Amino acid sequence: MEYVVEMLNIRKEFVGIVANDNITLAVRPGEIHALLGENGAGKSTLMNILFGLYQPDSGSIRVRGQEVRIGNPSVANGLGIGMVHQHFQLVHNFTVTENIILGIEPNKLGFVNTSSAGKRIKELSEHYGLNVDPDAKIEDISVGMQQRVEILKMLYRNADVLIFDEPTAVLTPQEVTDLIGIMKNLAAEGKSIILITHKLKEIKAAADRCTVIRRGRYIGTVEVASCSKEELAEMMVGRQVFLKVEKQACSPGEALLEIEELTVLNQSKVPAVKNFSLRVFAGEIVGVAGVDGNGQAELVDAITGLGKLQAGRILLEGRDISAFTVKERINAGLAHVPEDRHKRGLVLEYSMEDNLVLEVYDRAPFSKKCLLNRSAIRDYAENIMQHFDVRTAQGPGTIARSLSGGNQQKAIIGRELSLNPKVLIAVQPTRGLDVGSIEYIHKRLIARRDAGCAVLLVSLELEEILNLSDRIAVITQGELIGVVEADSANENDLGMMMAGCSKGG
Ligand SMILES: Nc1ncnc2c1ncn2[C@@H]1O[C@H](COP(=O)(O)OP(=O)(O)OP(=O)(O)O)[C@@H](O)[C@H]1O
Repeated sequence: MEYVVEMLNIRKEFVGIVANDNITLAVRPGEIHALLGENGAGKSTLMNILFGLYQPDSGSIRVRGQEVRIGNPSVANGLGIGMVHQHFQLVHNFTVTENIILGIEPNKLGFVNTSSAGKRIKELSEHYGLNVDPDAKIEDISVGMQQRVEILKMLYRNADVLIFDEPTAVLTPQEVTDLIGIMKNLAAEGKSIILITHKLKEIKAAADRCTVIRRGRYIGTVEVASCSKEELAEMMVGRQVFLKVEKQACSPGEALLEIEELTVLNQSKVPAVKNFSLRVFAGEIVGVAGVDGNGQAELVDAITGLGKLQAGRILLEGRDISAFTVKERINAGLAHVPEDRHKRGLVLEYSMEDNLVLEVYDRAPFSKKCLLNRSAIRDYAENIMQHFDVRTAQGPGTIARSLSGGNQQKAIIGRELSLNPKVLIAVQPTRGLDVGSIEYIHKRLIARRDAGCAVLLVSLELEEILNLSDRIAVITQGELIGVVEADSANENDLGMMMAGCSKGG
């Protein structure tokens, strides 16, 4: 059998947009097959078709040579196809075993044998090097472990085609390395993996072959070993892409953001940020590097007004904004690209135009005498969407929820930069974006810096921190460990500092 899955000439149209236009994908047994495409290229749609969540308008699917109709995910499971979604589907107060057997038919007596299930889960976990404790509760294990539970769920159901939808977006660098090892183990055992990722480095490290799609169309399938990252990027975007954006040395002006001896408590009333002081000057980008969960979220919440500070002050252009509301901070010149675009970035049920004026709808020309000026709002939204290449089916009237993740992100960045802020807090600004969009967003952030904005960049991607920042502040367990000049920093030194070994001043 040459191919375990063949998706042939698949077409899927949504109102106003052809998401998949005659796409072909053929996956071999035992291979890691990357699926690469720009934001909105149609990757998730194609995988949702394979997993039975959508029906194609035309085209056919063969599994192990047999033509099949995958009407829903249980049909997909029955055919040995499993999927790890970007957002895990686990019950947090259940154990690993309970989660894995959830939804499995009980025996004739109405029982599911949890102890034999636990034994099998342990065996599978050991066999594939997953290291998962079947009795642990989901709420007590790390995100990386939770992902392994999702993998085990598929293995327990005997899946031999495993779809991973951007699996590394939520992982730390070490967890990424571990996951690639796990995927290789699975492939060596004959499992086939379809890997959706924007990260070319990961494709180079993990995949055997790569299928590229662009704007819903099939571009080609290549052997990864014989293709450079630059060639993959060019195939994907259709033009040459610079994986690292050039920037001039910065010339900092006055301090626009001053964080003075800040202490912030987390939800359990424990200090998450401790006596943290940092100044960001006009015309510079300061990156905050740290392992996830070391106080970055609480720091950002305190600056943006989404959370309370316990002690200390925050100054914007010399004004104490510590007691300002979120709205007052925005009016004072603060913009924020939030980490969670669904929870805090967009109102998903609103149209794009309403989302793009969320912070300014009460200003002229968008409202007059309490009435909204719809045409001004639409023009403003159209302009942002055009400048930031936000692709939608129906223009500014499109509901935010229906945009692909990357397009939602570009819209948020466009909205925040269009405020012409004095201080920009950008948290994971390119998460989930393709390389072409990353290049574009990085250029825009640098341009904003050059125009005199003070940018605080919080990112888990060290490569992004190193590429964009002028100075880098390292945070560990809520404390500022040190600040280094980006020119003299490297991933290793930053990693050491993030682990708590002090350097810099
Ligand atoms: N349920 C839907 N209704 C309407 N349009 C949709 C729907 N799902 C996807 N689309 C549109 O189809 C196109 C392809 O989207 P898809 O999510 O498949 O892209 P993607 O390649 O996975 O993107 P990303 O990398 O940004 O996640 C996009 O323009 C998207 O807005």
